Amino acid sequence: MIVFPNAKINIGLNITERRPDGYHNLETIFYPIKINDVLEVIESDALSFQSSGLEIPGSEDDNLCLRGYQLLKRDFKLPPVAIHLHKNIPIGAGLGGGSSDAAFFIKLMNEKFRLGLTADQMMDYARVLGADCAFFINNQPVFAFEKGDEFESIKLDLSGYKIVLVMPDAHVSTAEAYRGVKPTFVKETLYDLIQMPVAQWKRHIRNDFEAHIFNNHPVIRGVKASLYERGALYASMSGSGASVFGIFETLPDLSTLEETCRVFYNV
Ligand SMILES: C[C@@](CO)(OP(=O)(O)O)[C@H](O)COP(=O)(O)OP(=O)(O)OC[C@H]1O[C@@H](n2ccc(N)nc2=O)[C@H](O)[C@@H]1O
Ligand SMILES: Nc1ncnc2c1ncn2[C@@H]1O[C@H](COP(=O)(O)OP(=O)(O)O)[C@@H](O)[C@H]1O
Repeated sequence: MIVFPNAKINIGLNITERRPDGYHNLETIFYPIKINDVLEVIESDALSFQSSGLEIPGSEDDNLCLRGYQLLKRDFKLPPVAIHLHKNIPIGAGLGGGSSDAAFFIKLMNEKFRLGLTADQMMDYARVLGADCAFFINNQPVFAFEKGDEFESIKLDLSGYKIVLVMPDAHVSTAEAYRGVKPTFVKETLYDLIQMPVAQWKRHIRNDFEAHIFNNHPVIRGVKASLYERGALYASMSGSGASVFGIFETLPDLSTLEETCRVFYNV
């Protein structure tokens, strides 16, 4: 069975407090986008994992697909499987690519081996693997809160706009991003702000990671400025970075950015 795990962007991200467990409470909007990996699972004699495409840092045993397998195996009698992941979603990008692979792996295993899990039950498994992993089970625009793993559905349809995603030559780890952030009180919740017209978002919606990540990686600040120069209605770093997205009325010419960055049009 083959599935195509997709990336997400964060529209707005407010870090509201540090929790006793070391994590942070936040609020953000998760919006799915059309940049995809390819994940294939076949029944096999032995459990195996291989990948192609972008190189994934870290050991193969830590790959979130394998961790998903081990997690399900605690509760279900699963046969060995051969997993192939073709990695295309930029890594260390704030696009949740690894989390998406894990969530799509859980959905695939549920269907392939008729595990009978409901969406809520799959989300509970996904939460164990990463704070934003559960989002990819339903994969619909949501307002996310607490650790970013509790969701409220929202009506948000950006299909009438052109969304462009730019990945500069910089990588930011999620842990690095949280280490430098100072939680702040939110006066107006994103749940309400997101209902404003897109052209007004620039004045009201922010990503709390940007300030210190831009200081550590000025190239990311430059990409965001370029998107506004080329007419973006709204531009922001996604999640903990390093990717930056722009929402446009018409598709911009980003050929100069293409010299130094990976550029994805119409995502
Ligand atoms: C920042 C966000 C925003 O959408 O995503 P990315 O931009 O990385 O995709 C998420 O909060 C990332 O979620 P995820 O990548 O699943 O994080 P996890 O693996 O659970 O945690 C990695 C590390 O980030 C920190 N962390 C994560 C989530 C959270 N609410 N508070 C935290 O402080 C912790 O130090 C944790 O050890
Ligand atoms: N399937 C996977 N795809 C990408 N990264 C993975 C995967 N499994 C584990 N990882 C680990 O997760 C880290 C970042 O994952 P990713 O979700 O791409 O981050 P971000 O959401 O910050 O872009 C990588 O450095 C890698 O070590």
